[in-house]
Amino acid sequence: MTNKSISDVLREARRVVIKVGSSLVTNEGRGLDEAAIGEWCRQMALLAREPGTHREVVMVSSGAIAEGMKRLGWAQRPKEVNELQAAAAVGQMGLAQMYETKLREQGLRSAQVLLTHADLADRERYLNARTTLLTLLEYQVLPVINENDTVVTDEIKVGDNDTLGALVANLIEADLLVILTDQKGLYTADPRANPGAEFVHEARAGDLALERMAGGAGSSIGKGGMLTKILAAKRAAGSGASTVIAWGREPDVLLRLAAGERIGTLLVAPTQKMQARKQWIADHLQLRGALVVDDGAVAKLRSAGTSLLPIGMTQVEGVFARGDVVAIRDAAGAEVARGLANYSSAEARLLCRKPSAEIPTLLGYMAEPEMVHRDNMVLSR
Ligand SMILES: Nc1ncnc2c1ncn2[C@@H]1O[C@H](COP(=O)(O)OP(=O)(O)O)[C@@H](O)[C@H]1O
Ligand SMILES: N[C@@H](CCC(=O)OP(=O)(O)O)C(=O)O
Repeated sequence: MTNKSISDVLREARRVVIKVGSSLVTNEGRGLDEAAIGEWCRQMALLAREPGTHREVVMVSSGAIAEGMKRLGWAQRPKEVNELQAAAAVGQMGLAQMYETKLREQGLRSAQVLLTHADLADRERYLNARTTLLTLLEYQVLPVINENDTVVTDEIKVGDNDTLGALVANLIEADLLVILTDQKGLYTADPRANPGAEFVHEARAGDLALERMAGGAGSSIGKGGMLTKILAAKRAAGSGASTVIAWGREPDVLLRLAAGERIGTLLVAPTQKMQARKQWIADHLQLRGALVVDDGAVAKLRSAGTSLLPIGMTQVEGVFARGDVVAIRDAAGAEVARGLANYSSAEARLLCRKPSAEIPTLLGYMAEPEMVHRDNMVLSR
């Protein structure tokens, strides 16, 4: 368990992913809950704007299928994939419009991001999605994410937005994943079926005992139930993010969590963010190539922990794609660091010794000004 107090974990979270489930968003399928969505947007705006905190907020919202069914007048959830996809397409319009309106009322700009499993499994698309989300945050735009239900079939679906929330937390290395649902948090058994179930205030994310407590969805609206939330917490902890599961209608729930109040169930990530990231890069022992850098770059990487810019690169070894792990070596062959390459080996060869401003001319586009960003780099001992 972390040395930090629970309040610290909540208060110090800077990059936060907030997930809301279908039953909350659509008022148990009765239609988009304008008041509830307006309330979360108000709180998110206050969090994103709180002076001096540099807090970044990303929302993952379910509800497209439930809202689509309502708009199409379907009382029963269809079984056919094409009908579910059609419902999602109809409902997503309403969702996006509602978030856009409510966030604009709070003076915040928003963006719709629809992701699929393939976007997160493919290294290049993963990096693209990451860069886009981070760019939106940089411009103080609040991304509202959902799965791109219309183009994915069951076999290739993330499937539930608890998992999608965790994948997004991994993608942008969030500090905290907040899962808002229709229960106060996790109980030792499904409280709908077991009125005597006890509330779990805090546990270690990944603890197997939690998986035994969690059941499926209690209503026909929600998809995943508590088990997907527990598994999402485990997944989020993989990149060092802790998870809170809380009741979405709790007054000021997001503001109170950010102030360090203990509400809901907190599932604490056992490893810190940086440690988790280093572990991840260290685990990718299969290096695809190497970048040889000059003495100036070596000194900067070691002393200032800066990103590697193309100008410091003298040579490129091996064949690798954007997103592969590469070694960074000094002229004598000693490994200085490892990290994720922003450009392929063929592109990197064109970029050696060139200022970043020339990247668009040399390649016809620019993904990032850095060859390896310092957030994606671990210095070797
Ligand atoms: N151990 C548990 N503690 C709390 N809720 C549980 C538990 N096991 C199953 N559930 C069910 O999970 C439901 C929440 O999941 P779900 O319906 O998928 O909501 P959402 O739409 O918010 O994702 C609760 O309403 C509850 O019935
Ligand atoms: N992408 C789907 C959400 C599926 C889902 O996970 O729902 P939930 O369990 O309510 O979070 C939709 O928007 O309808």
